[in-house]
Amino acid sequence: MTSSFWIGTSWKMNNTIAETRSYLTELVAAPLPESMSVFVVPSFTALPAARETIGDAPVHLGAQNMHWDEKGAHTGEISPLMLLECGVEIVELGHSERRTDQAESDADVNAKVRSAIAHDLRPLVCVGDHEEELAAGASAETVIRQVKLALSGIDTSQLSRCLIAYEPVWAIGESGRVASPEHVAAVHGAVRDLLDTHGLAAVPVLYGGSVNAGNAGALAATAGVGGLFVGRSAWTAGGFLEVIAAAEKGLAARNALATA
Ligand SMILES: O=C(COP(=O)(O)O)[C@@H](O)CO
Repeated sequence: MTSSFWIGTSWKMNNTIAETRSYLTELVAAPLPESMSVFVVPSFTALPAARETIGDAPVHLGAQNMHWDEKGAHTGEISPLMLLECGVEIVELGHSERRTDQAESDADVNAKVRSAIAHDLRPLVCVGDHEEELAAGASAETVIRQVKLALSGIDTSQLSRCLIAYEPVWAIGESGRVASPEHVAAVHGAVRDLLDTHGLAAVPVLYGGSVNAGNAGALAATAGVGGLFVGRSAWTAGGFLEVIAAAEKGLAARNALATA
């Protein structure tokens, strides 16, 4: 089932096949909220085990990257056909760790988004500002530029299955600090305006970066936030379920306010 608020976790380079089975066994046994589309993004090697363990449960499966070509001399890369063969639905593209560690460019991300769409995968495009851009008050324009470049040249009629994740680089990881709801509202508002004026109101903008059970409620309650993308706090099933429960409360409060 697909709901409009997305909540997911990338495990980055964590969890073996055995750990993946055990995590997902616990996750699918829990009552997951119908108001949310839950997704997990394990490592490549664990994808078949993840697919098998998820079975018919309402958990979407994603991969952490892919090459745009279907096959070829690209040592160490994974193709869209390989992901489809593993039963993957979502593909995470342009994470800041890949932009930094693998020098992935906006043009690379655009090629991957095009390929993902051509292969009926759901691209999850990650964008984010650096500390200097935050300090210069240029967060929104940086992120808008990345979104425009990632989606450049693609007909909007093909983008309805796309997900965008705003992940400030300064908010990600052990040394990161979560963005304030005010900052998130401002950047998400700017991205929402861009998407909405192009007929992409159905494309959710997720927030990612130091999300945990303590702040997920406030973030989910923030205007313009269409989902949460969680790292460290969701690397155990119990941790993820706590974040989901907190986000569910925040989302309910937001919906109650909207209908009051
Ligand atoms: O990188 C992400 C956030 O990581 P945190 O550990 O939550 O800061 C995001 O892409 C989810 O993996």
